[in-house]
Amino acid sequence: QTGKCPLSPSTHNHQNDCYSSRPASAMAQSIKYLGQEEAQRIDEELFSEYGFSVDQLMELAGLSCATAVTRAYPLSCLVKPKPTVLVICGPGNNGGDGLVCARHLKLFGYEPSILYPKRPNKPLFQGLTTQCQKMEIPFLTEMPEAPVIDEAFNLVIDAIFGFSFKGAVREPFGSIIDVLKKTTVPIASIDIPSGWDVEQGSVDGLQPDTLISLTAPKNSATLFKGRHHFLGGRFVPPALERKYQLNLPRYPETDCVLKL
Ligand SMILES: NC(=O)C1=CN([C@@H]2O[C@H](COP(=O)(O)OP(=O)(O)OC[C@H]3O[C@@H](n4cnc5c(N)ncnc54)[C@H](O)[C@@H]3O)[C@@H](O)[C@H]2O)[C@@H](O)CC1
Ligand SMILES: [K+]
Repeated sequence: QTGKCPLSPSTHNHQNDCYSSRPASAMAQSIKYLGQEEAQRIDEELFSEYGFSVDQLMELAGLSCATAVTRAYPLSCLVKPKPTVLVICGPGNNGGDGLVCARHLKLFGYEPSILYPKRPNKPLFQGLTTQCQKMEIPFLTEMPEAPVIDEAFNLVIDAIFGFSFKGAVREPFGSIIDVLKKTTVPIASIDIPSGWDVEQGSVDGLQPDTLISLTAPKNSATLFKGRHHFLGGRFVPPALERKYQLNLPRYPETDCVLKL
């Protein structure tokens, strides 16, 4: 790693002084952490009351995630000869965020590969899949073993489950998460580390290096022990923020992501 990489505690990965001079702890203290039902209610309201469509918010969420990856793992700091990233997408909207994230990562100069084992039969996800294929992003046909991932990829994006996850993990995702627990490359989880209870977390679950909370962090994010916690999804209308007392920190300038 070079001194310019975010691994170094003495450096920050953003050039703007306004951004870096605001104490992260002050911002993180006031922000609200959401329970599962509250997160789902906010999601529902964004569509029903505020007129958003799923694909709109998914695009902004996925762009936030790709941008967060560029901050935590800049191209110049990757350790493998090629800027490879494995993006694992689950069966719901969290998986959709992963597809959008992969597409933006490709545009940003990374080399993503996607594992997408359970594909919903809906135009939204079919479109996102086609877009990735047309972007020449390879889709893997099976989950590689942990040593293969460690050898081939700089990091893994976990877009398996988000705030609607409940109960014990069903296959094929149980085996996939077990492999991820054995890998040593950093994992960046979108919204929630997959397999974690949305509110209680998981004692022996994934331990991602990066968490990108969307809209607002969920309760389990208080248990996140990794190095980078970002907030993304800069689309919350002020009335919705007031209603749920989200106390969101101000995003700097035009940024779509913010380090908590
Ligand atoms: N309002 C927001 O903040 C937004 C949320 N978005 C994303 O949407 C996510 C929520 O999406 P969804 O509500 O579709 O749900 P998820 O993507 O969290 O997961 C739902 C899917 O997982 C399956 N599943 C649930 N529990 C399981 C288990 N124990 N084992 C195996 N499969 C299981 C369900 O059958 C369903 O197919 C958020 O976490 C976020 O990533 C963004 O796309 C857009 C904006
Ligand atoms: K996830």
